[in-house]
Amino acid sequence: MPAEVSDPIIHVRDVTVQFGKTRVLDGLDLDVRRGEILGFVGPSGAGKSVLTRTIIGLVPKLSGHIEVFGVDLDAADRAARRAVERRWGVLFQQGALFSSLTVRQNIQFPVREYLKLSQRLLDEIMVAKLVMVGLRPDVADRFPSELSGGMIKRVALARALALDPELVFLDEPTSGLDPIGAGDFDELVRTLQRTLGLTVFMVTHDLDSLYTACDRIAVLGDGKIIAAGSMADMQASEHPWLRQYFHGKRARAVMG
Ligand SMILES: Nc1ncnc2c1ncn2[C@@H]1O[C@H](COP(=O)(O)OP(=O)(O)OP(=O)(O)O)[C@@H](O)[C@H]1O
Repeated sequence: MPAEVSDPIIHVRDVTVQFGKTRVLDGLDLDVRRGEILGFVGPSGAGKSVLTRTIIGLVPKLSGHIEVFGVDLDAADRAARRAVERRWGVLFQQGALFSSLTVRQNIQFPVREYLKLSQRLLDEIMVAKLVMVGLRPDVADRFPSELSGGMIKRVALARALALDPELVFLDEPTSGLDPIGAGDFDELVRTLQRTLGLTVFMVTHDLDSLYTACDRIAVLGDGKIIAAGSMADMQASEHPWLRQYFHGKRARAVMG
């Protein structure tokens, strides 16, 4: 069991998720602390996206208990669920913008789902979010196919921030970006976390991101959290996967 954290934003206990006979998460425990950027790593196919989707209620669990903002979403009624959902934003893997909608429509999509606002106000929110992620308002009427990979990630982040969330889930936000683009994106996430007081749950394979952006790292393996702590804790671990990951060739290039 992880050390108890006072006032965790996300509290996961003994969670098991299974698809058919395949058990992906197996009695997993995890706490995410208020205001931190938690980097979530582990081998490909280990279940990082599955855990993310389980926390936000898109994947049913076989057993276990999850609270977000102190609310058990399984026990909550529809109104209470929606109230919690409004407090988080999600950037899914590959950016996942709606390809048939413009940047404006993509960013306004979650706002329309939860709030009834005039088009003028929706446009003001959209422009504010674009500026927040470092994009010019004149991209508003472009379609995703007319954007670079880095711009798509930024628009997806703007959409995740559209409802002024306290918590954001980022699933491999820098995948597919070149190292400079990825570095810029990490810096943006760090700046937003500091200025907006966000809590960030970030699935990543990117050692640079773990090193520069994350306050804490949790590692998934065999359906459980096999390590959680600082980068120094990860580097000191004797676990074979951690040794390979945090001391491999790529790690030496990043961390010197
Ligand atoms: N809806 C589903 N139905 C059946 N199996 C699924 C489903 N979703 C995920 N899985 C399986 O669960 C396992 C974990 O997948 P997941 O995408 O969470 O891995 P991951 O750790 O995020 O991997 P990667 O780092 O490659 O993105 C995989 O074997 C995947 O095939």
